[in-house]
Amino acid sequence: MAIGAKRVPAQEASRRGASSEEAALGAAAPLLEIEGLRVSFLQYGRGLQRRTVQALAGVDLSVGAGELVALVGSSGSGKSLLAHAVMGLLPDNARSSGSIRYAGEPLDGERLLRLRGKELALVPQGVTYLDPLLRAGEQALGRQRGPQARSRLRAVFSRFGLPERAERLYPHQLSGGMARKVLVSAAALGGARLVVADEPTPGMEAGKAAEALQALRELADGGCGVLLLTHDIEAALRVADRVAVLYAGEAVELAAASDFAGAGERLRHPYTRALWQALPANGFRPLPGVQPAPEEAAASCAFAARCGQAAPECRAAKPAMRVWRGGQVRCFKPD
Ligand SMILES: Nc1ncnc2c1ncn2[C@@H]1O[C@H](COP(=O)(O)OP(=O)(O)OP(=O)(O)O)[C@@H](O)[C@H]1O
Ligand code: NI
Repeated sequence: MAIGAKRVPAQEASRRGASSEEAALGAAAPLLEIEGLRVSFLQYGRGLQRRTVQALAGVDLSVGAGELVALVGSSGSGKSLLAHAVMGLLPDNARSSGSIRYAGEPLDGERLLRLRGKELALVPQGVTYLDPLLRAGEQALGRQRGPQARSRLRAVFSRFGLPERAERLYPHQLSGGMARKVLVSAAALGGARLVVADEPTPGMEAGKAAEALQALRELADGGCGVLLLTHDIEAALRVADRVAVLYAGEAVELAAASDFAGAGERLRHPYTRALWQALPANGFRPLPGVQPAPEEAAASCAFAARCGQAAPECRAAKPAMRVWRGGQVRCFKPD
């Protein structure tokens, strides 16, 4: 646990007066609502054969104001695609379906153009998104100029734990953690209400990663809705209110961060429990096998092949996401 890192989940929910039901299901009027999001790619094989590769096969989640929701998925599971789908930045060969709403209205092309970079901010996965020729201060200010903007910059940098000298540094002089904080500062200074952070925690020292995530927690505490995409469940739990778990392109569980405790008794999906029990602090029990590609599991539960509780029905049909014990789960026989 890094200095300054804090665990908020349950306390945070109760401070806002949420019931335990709301703790896992989210606020009544969310800022961001994603329903049945699917993303596929059209690929050309040998002899001009076209095939569709499914990447996201059904993601439902919501993010309320003042809330940090983590979407946890392994590398290649489609986290960056989800970030780009929300921001309207999918590559040309991608097709998406499902519904994405922001502040109660569909997030269509016209609204995206108006809101992106202002109310809607993406903290991209690669710090290469920083302009190599601009000092960190200019970078975070964007087009804002003048003494008032300067003093806001100073306040935001110090809130996120960036030293004053960082304003004058170029991207190559910043550590990975500092660069992340500059990106988060840019979102805060741009007036973001919803921040999607595509978090590259790999390659970052654990303490530094937690520190950068803390800046996102600060944003949520200031009233922003934050969606954090990460493969690092341990880091996510330090800052998240709720956690959505991605498996083979589908959301399989939506839980309050406080459900991740003990031996995982409060968790609902066998995969979520396996993830929890695979952590070094919880016994280091690895889960044998690999995640299938979404199309391999189009007509069954995607987890059936690795699940100790799988029944014949789990291999014959796909379970839908359903409300279960104050959270949501995609399983025929949830715990
Ligand atoms: N332009 C593209 N064309 C075809 N397939 C793509 C394209 N972009 C991404 N994919 C595929 O979509 C899947 C999801 O990729 P994505 O980058 O969203 O994963 P991720 O969860 O962000 O992984 P990581 O944690 O490594 O960043 C991958 O299998 C990837 O190969
Ligand atoms: Ni990614």
